[in-house]
Amino acid sequence: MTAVESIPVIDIASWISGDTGAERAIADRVDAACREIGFFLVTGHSVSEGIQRTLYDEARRFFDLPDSVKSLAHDAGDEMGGLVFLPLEREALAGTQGVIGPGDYKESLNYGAGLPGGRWPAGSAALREAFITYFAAMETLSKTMREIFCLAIGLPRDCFEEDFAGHLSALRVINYPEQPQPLAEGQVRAGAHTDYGFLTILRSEDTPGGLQVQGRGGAWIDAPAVEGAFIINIGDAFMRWTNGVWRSTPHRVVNPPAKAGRGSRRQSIPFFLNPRADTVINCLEPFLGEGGEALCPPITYADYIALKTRQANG
Ligand SMILES: O=C(O)CCC(=O)C(=O)O
Ligand SMILES: [Fe+2]
Repeated sequence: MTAVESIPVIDIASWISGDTGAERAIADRVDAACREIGFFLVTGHSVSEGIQRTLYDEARRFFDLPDSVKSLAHDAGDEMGGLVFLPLEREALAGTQGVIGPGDYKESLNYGAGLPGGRWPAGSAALREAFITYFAAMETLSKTMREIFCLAIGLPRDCFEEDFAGHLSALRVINYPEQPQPLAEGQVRAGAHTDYGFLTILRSEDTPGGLQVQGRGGAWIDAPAVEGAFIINIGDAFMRWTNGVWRSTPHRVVNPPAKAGRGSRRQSIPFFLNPRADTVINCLEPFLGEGGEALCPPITYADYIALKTRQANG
């Protein structure tokens, strides 16, 4: 069988409107995408453009502040639902795959209702409001996606719900600025990596230097830019839950061409859906192999993240 080296676009409007006749077809398409490439686009998701635009604009206003002001925002903290600002080159995603190099050429703002962060800076009330509203929209969409997954897998519609009460999801706005020339040797917008958690829902932006996904054959495929669509991908924790059958696929954000100059700035918004800390990730019954075997032993999400962090830091 030849690998399918494309990322499908799946319209979920009829699922959301309660058209039960269309459910099976949607679930089957999601199942195929998760097995083959671990990525798909969703349209018809009902998340208003206004909610997306507001967070995009408020975050952009922050990123446009002078570095001296931005650096007053905290990069850590213990306030629940606080803000975390990671400056340019702080993170190197390829490091999670053991590849050591310069930091990614990006900066980010991070928020999670159940995650610690720093105090919101003075004058950031509108930014905070925008984060909270977008986060709530992602909670609604991810519940729909979980229900679709359950039908796709052949499990009761609510089988994941308890695992996500008190979830540890994170919402991030990333700014990839126009780039100085030359960049540091080996420096990219975001190095190749897989996502750790359950699922990522990404609002992308179609500018030069965008998201690429690694197909089974190893080739890098440009993620399609479809107006109004979210890009969804399976994370490592979900792959483990499915005994490796649904794939957590490497992806990266490449540099724009040197000549791209103005207009190559890119701002993306990933939402990382994670279960609650004490959720046990145990191979789901329909994915047990012929001999009824799970590839990995059960592990709580908290222990799993600790393990991943240890692996990433060598
Ligand atoms: O900005 C993007 O398009 C993707 C970012 C990403 O993969 C990540 O932050 O995990
Ligand atoms: Fe990612």
